[in-house]
Amino acid sequence: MNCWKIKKLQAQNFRNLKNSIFDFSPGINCILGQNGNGKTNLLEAVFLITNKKSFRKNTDYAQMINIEGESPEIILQSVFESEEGLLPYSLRMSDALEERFFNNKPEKSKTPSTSVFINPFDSYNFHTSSTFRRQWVDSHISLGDKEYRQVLTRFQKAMKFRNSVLGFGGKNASMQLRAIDEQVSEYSAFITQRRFEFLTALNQFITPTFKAIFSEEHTLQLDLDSLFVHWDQKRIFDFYRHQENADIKAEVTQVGVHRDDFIFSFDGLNAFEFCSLGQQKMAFLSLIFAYIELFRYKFTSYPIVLIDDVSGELDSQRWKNLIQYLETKNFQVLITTANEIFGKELEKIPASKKFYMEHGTLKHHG
Ligand SMILES: Nc1ncnc2c1ncn2[C@@H]1O[C@H](COP(=O)(O)OP(=O)(O)OP(=O)(O)O)[C@@H](O)[C@H]1O
Repeated sequence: MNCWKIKKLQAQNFRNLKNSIFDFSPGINCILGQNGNGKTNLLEAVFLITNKKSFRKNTDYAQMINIEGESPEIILQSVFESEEGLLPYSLRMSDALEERFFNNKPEKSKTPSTSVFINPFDSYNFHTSSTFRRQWVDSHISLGDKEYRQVLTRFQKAMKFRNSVLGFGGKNASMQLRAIDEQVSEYSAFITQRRFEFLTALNQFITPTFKAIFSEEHTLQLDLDSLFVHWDQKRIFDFYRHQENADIKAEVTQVGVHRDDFIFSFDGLNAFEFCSLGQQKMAFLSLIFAYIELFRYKFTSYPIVLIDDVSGELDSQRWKNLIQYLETKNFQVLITTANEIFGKELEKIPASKKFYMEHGTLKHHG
């Protein structure tokens, strides 16, 4: 896989971004400016062209189109660059249509690159919510594994149907459940196996990444907490048959991959219970950068790394550690901050490009 980096971007009618042309560096790009000036919107535009969706939850065209804009469509025009040369890539979105073009030719599925978004609140959500952890793991496996994404979608549909049968009951419920459980058990075995393999691979990178960023020796591990680890389809099917009466009584499927959890441990202790907020953030950042290393290992290419104001909870030494780590890496980073002190640290990075934003416009760059 070739490593395509974003070179230029112009957004029209996208949130509050006002047609400025951003000419990015292939290394570190610092997006600076006060609150509410469009820094996160810029990251969202890059994420949208590379990942085909927003990183914001429950967001679609209606939220993204500029509320004051006169034209009823969003246009994101970009140029990507790799050793192969330049590649113009654009996206047009309206209420009814979404079109993508490579070199002015329509393209349905491919994007030139993938990006990973790091949000300031994700660390807290990851440590406190099992639903968030499950979604995080599922979305990060799915980024590089289309089959996983498809099976997960089929599983979710089957589980929804199973729960509606449980809720509705009736005399045919048992027969219907038997048929659904053929599917549910097949998908569950697949999902569990892929999650287990993903975590085994990821765990090789988390502890070394923590050390590489923060120069401290700690052991970090993310483990799958699931009943079905190493179970085959038949065993899962038998389990659901055995579970049937209890599920009918509860009117819901009580056990399954939809309720699996992931335990993040720090020196063998639960990171949420044991670590300070700063350490939780350090652990979470290490997890993400470990994922980025795993991605490179699997696809011989780095994703574009979008980091939205992560400065909170980290002390100045930890910021410096993070900045130094980014400097040693060969990936493209877009990092934002409204924090003036952190901004000053970012401005010191010699090989980085700085973009100063005001009211959705690029005021100047350096
Ligand atoms: N559809 C839209 N049309 C016009 N403006 C929008 C739209 N959606 C959001 N905005 C505006 O975008 C601004 C927020 O931009 P953004 O989140 O990128 O700010 P930011 O620079 O990252 O701020 P912070 O430093 O506080 O995170 C808000 O002022 C909001 O009103």
